[in-house]
Amino acid sequence: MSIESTNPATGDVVDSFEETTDEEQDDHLERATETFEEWSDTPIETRQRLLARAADVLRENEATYAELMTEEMGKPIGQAHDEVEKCAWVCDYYAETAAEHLQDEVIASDESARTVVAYQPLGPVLAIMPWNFPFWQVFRFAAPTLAAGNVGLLKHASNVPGCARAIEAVFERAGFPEGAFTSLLISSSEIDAVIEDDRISAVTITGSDGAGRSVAETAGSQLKKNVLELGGSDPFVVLEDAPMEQTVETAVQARLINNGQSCIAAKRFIVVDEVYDEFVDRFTEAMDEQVVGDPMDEETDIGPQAREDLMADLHEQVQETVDQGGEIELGGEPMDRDGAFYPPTVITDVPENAPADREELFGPVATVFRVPDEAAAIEKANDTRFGLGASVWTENVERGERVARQFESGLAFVNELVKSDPRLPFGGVKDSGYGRELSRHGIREFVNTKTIWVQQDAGEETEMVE
Ligand SMILES: O=CCCC(=O)O
Repeated sequence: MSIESTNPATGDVVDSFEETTDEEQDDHLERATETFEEWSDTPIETRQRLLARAADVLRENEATYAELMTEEMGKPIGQAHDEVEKCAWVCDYYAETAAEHLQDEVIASDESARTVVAYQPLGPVLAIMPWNFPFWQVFRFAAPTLAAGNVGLLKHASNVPGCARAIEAVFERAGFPEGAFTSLLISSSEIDAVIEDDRISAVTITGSDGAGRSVAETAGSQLKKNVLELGGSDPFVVLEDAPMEQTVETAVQARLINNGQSCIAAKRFIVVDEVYDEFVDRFTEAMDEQVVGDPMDEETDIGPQAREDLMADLHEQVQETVDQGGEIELGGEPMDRDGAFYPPTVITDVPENAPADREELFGPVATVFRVPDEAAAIEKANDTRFGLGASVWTENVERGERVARQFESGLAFVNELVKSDPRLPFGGVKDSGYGRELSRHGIREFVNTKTIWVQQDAGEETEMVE
């Protein structure tokens, strides 16, 4: 069987790859287990050095990797370049900090006993990754996981097989041992069997909450550690004292980044009554100014949706919302051209429980809600089953921080775009999942946090303490 990748801007086949056979999969799992024995014993400084080398390989081949991403899933080329650079950054970050994050913690040390917490790798970790940031999501997992002494296996989204292979090659070229990072070109129906395999120690998924539930169920039945990085319906709260020009500019960017296909894109714009009309007018105008077109063109702001079927799902959510009373201010229909192009869309008057209120809209569609005041804005922001990111816009930073602390989310930003950063923990609450990626929190997800107690005075007579 072969897997084809298709350019969503043109419908042309980009490339075709042979699926991993059962026999090859078994060999990869065996090799991963063997490599783990050697890799986990390799000094962390060596592992860090190879990660720094992976950053070099990424930078040396930035244009090739960026073009591959854009061809396979339609990301604007400028953003694809930024993504490669961000992958190099996360490799550099752990190349510099892994040892510090994982160094033993001495809890007590005296004549009678020494107690230490040590962080030891778990084994082969399976990563199930999505197509939206086809390099970044993988490196965000791989850099800390490999630095900690684990080995990684990747089941990437089926529309980005070229990216999956290219990432595997980055680690090979950087000098990682064979089996340290392997890409399995398998279908989703085979994931459960891999998670259940005794040679897999843990699993992480970035994807929809439905996929997360299924992975967690299988991993849970095997008592395997899992990290779930799932969807979001991030609120973007605009208070009456928001700096309007900067707020509108960032609102557009926050909604449209990656053609609107980001888990931390702002999806629900919640605006207090006093500035609602001004915000809707300025935001709609700015959304309308965005250039939709060929993602390979540097001038393009928004390329195609990653697949035709995903665009059809998005449009169904929009139509259902309109049928229930939502008002289209801009866009709202697939574009009349070849490729999976959906225009920037703004919907107001969204009724409670309409798809655009309750579900994640993974595309360039913004919903704007009118609320009377700050308290109602916070209530609306939290009135969702998701809890990934959130932001608030106000001239008063103390007020902003007070509001940010009340968001039910894993990430809360004041007067700034919600974004991931290697130095900061990334993850959600509620249906957005659990566990954290990045920073020292991320590198400690796939380790055995081991208590070591060394009794120093063994053999000496000790007084019993009740
Ligand atoms: O899709 C979610 C991840 C986006 C990011 O890390 O910037």
